[in-house]
Amino acid sequence: MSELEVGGPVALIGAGKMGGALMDGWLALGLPGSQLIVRDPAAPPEISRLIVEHGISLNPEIEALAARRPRIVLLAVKPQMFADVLPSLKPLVAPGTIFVSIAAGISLAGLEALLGAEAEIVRAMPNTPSAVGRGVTALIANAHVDAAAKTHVTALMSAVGEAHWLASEELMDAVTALSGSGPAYIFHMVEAMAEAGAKLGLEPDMAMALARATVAGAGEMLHRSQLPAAKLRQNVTSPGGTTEAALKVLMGEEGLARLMEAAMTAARDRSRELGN
Ligand SMILES: NC(=O)C1=CN([C@@H]2O[C@H](COP(=O)(O)OP(=O)(O)OC[C@H]3O[C@@H](n4cnc5c(N)ncnc54)[C@H](OP(=O)(O)O)[C@@H]3O)[C@@H](O)[C@H]2O)C=CC1
Ligand SMILES: O=C(O)[C@@H]1CCC=N1
Repeated sequence: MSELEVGGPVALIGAGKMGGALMDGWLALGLPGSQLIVRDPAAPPEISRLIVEHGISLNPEIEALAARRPRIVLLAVKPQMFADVLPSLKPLVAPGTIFVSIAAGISLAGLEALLGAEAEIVRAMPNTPSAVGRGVTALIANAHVDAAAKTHVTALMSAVGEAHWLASEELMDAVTALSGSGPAYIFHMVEAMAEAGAKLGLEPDMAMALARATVAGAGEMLHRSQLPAAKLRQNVTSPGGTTEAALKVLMGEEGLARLMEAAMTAARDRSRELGN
């Protein structure tokens, strides 16, 4: 990834779990550290290491940051902090600077209220696999974001995975429930599989190793194969065999589909609440 593809420096406001995952992914894919600027009063140790290693500018004064004319300012603090943090970033509002908020719940209108109605703003919902170049991000822009700006935001986010522009902002809460939070559901599935394996008599470490490898392998098949998930599932399911016995439980009336719908509805509702 070069400066040209993103159109200028990228300022990251908040280098925690998600901001750090994005930064990790961008650096691994070749964004030069000289093109990144980070503001975070206490970045986690692993991120601080990357900042030093890549010579990234850390916590410049707001005027010095404005003078760098960042092309993209990526807002990655907790949604609950936006009202405190965003007004201090107003000196960065300028034609050609795009604010990309990854906060769950906070609407474009809410962001405009904090940054000013003239600000160029994109809402994005990435996920943590961005750290390994396998993220997926959904995007929606306000009226000030032109085609060139969308191209630059797409370049930045698709550098760490897939990027999809949404037709309507309303969909962002559902996206957050699915792909934003989704990696956690899969990691929990690994925990649940390992725990069940241990209850069936495996050593806990062995159960965890098998569970991790199984989910990682299945994920890689989903990534590489054009086959629908249902077909990949059927390919494991020998008639009258063990998988069929398990799926009778998982796919039963009280099974995973119902549980997933309830879980994702709770996430969608929480995303809505965070915006209020
Ligand atoms: N985690 C995820 O998988 C995803 C998160 N998001 C969104 O990303 C955002 C960040 O979430 P997450 O990374 O999990 O949270 P974290 O708390 O890990 O990251 C936020 C970071 O911002 C720092 N920070 C606090 N105050 C400031 C400030 N004034 N200026 C700059 N940085 C500051 C925090 O420091 P300190 O810890 O010292 O307060 C922390 O390092 C949220 O809005 C969330 O909705 C979106 C998609 C996925
Ligand atoms: O849990 C959260 O609120 C954030 C948003 C999506 C993933 N993590």
